[in-house]
Amino acid sequence: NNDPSLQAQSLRDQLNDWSYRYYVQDDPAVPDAEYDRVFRALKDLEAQYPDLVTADSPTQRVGDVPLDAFEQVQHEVPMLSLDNAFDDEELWAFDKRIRERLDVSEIIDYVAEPKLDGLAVSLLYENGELVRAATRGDGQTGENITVNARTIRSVPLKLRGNDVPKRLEVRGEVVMPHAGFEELNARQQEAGLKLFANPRNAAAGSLRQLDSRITASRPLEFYAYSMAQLEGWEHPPTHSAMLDALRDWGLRVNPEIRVCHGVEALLRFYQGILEKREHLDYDIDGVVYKVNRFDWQDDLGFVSRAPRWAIAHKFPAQEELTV
Ligand SMILES: Cc1ccc2cc(C(N)=O)cc(O)c2n1
Repeated sequence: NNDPSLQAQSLRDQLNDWSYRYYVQDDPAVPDAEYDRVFRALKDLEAQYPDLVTADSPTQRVGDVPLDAFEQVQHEVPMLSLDNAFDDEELWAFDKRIRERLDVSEIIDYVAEPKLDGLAVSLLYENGELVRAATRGDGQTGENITVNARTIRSVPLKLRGNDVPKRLEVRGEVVMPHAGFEELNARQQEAGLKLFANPRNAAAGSLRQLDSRITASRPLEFYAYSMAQLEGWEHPPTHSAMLDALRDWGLRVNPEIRVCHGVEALLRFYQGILEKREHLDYDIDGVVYKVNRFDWQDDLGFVSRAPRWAIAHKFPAQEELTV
């Protein structure tokens, strides 16, 4: 077809589908060179016909004019911190408290996940389009980092599929993988610039750049771990069903996440992730367990700033990396 508008749409869909395969399914469909070739073809077509550019085009990820400052964002649903458990006994107590409070005798299903050591971020999608990204800040007020979040390839600019919520707020962690962190510090060293102490600091520094071209040059990845606001879609009954919905919409969810039936399964998961820890591409500082059923999460509620229905089970502190 020689209709440039249809050509542009088809190139965008192709690139967005390849990104989904690469980031969400961890199963690349084509070599990077092929992706880059089609990306350049779209770029050329948009240069020839500027009014064909759409907000969700993969070419629109890198902002240009640096911001003077970050706007503040009020989180309609507070971004919570997590209570900690440091040993098995505290984990048994956590489960016991839950079963007593719920007044159930059955074994509780939890969702268990690695606790990524990055920066918590909120992504707001309206009619499937990414309209705002914000840092956690103090949990109530964060910074508007939308232009910077758009530069992260694993953050979809548009939700996948035609049947998406009217409004969806996704929460997740932005991390910098070890390999990217080492390369960044090597470049910083070369340029006589300051080195980052660890990947979490490097991710925070990269996300809070006023110039999004710098953010675009940094190896950042996003992993979704929960949803806060949801409108125009039937709320999933469990946390695991919610994570499946996020994957379907094109959000990257950590592949290590499992549903665990009772405390023994949680402890096996904890041991498994601890053994995997040094082979993972990114830093983690423990695992997170959440009651799977949302009706039980609602019954359990929160204590001050942390949910009663979730806990972080921390690893022993790693010997500090000496840079
Ligand atoms: C509610 C909550 C708060 C902080 C979290 C932090 C992480 C994390 N750092 O991976 C994962 C989660 O599921 C979290 N969930």
